[in-house]
Amino acid sequence: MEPRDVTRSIDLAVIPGDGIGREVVPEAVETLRAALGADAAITTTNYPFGATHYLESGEILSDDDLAALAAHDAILLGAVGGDPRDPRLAGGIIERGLLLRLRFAFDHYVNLRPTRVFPGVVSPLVRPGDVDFVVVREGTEGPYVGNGGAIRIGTPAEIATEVSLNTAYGVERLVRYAFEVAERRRKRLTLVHKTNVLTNAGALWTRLVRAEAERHPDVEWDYLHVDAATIFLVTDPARFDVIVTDNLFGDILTDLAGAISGGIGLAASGNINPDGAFPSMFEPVHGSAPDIAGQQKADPTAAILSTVLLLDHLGMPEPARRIEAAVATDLADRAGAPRSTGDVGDAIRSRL
Ligand SMILES: NC(=O)C1=CN([C@@H]2O[C@H](COP(=O)(O)OP(=O)(O)OC[C@H]3O[C@@H](n4cnc5c(N)ncnc54)[C@H](O)[C@@H]3O)[C@@H](O)[C@H]2O)C=CC1
Ligand SMILES: CC(C)CC(=O)C(=O)O
Ligand SMILES: [Mg+2]
Repeated sequence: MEPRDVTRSIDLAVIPGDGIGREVVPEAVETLRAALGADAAITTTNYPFGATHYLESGEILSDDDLAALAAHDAILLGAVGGDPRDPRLAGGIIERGLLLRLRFAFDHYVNLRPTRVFPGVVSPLVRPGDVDFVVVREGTEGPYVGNGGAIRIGTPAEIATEVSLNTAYGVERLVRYAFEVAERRRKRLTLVHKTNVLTNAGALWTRLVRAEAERHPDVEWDYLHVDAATIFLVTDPARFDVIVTDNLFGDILTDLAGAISGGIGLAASGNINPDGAFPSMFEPVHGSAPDIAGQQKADPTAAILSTVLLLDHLGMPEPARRIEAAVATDLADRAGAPRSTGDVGDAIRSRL
């Protein structure tokens, strides 16, 4: 079968998910459609997956669902997960059974999370400087693989383990990707880990970074323990260009990155399958935010910026730049009363 020409038409799977995912995703889809205009067609197929759907139907994500999703060019996801206090959702049944299942099944081994402070955006940092870095987070391994267990559950003698998986295959391909990103940027790469304590995984990551660095003599690299990295993200974020790190550290650091760049509502991400064997999936960094869900308080900018990553991934830079420029202009003018989710979406689209 001939590959589809995604420069003229996009077949997009849309998973709004739960909570504010259902509010921000329609804004992102509408913005994507407006930015493409007459240049390219887009068809969207909505999938209901998420905690709400699970509570209504008992279904999370079947093999048939996976096969249906695999046929699309890309996936746009809002956020999934319900009230963490709901016992029916205990054990991260949705996060594991849906979100991580998608990332693992579609081999999204690169979790790409760019961070920059757009002009005019108020950062909580005293000296934000030139914040413009990208976190290249491993997406299919680490402590997220479900490798662990518990014994004597509910007794004072309970023991629970969560074993982080790090394979040479998985780390090597991620590190290679990160160096390639650094080559296209300011040629500085920081490995973030905890090699002084997590010595087995740390040795593997360090060895593979060092080996890859030899193939990129023009990329300068350094290393930070993750705890120290949190200091520098707040005190000197301009020192970062590309951060390469594991699944858990990358998850935590990118919420912090969102906060320092003006808010988690601005932080976009892509779960990338670089080989193109499976559709990549784009989503805001944030979750379903039950505390503000249903109130039109969520900032849709992160979801809208996730469509920029989506378009770039599909090789459509012109509409990507149009959305990025519209967001930048809107962010520069954001002073005044807080706006609703829909108003922010409208304002960004009016600037396209
Ligand atoms: N990719 C995904 O689907 C993710 C799902 N989750 C799930 O989401 C649920 C809530 O998780 P939390 O830890 O509370 O993280 P969260 O990111 O949903 O919320 C953290 C804080 O940020 C605020 N916030 C988040 N997005 C915002 C936006 N666009 N505009 C304005 N404020 C925003 C929320 O109101 C909240 O105060 C949980 O079930 C969690 O498992 C969490 C992270 C990622
Ligand atoms: C909900 C988790 C599984 C994922 C997460 O927080 C993230 O990818 O940022
Ligand atoms: Mg997270």
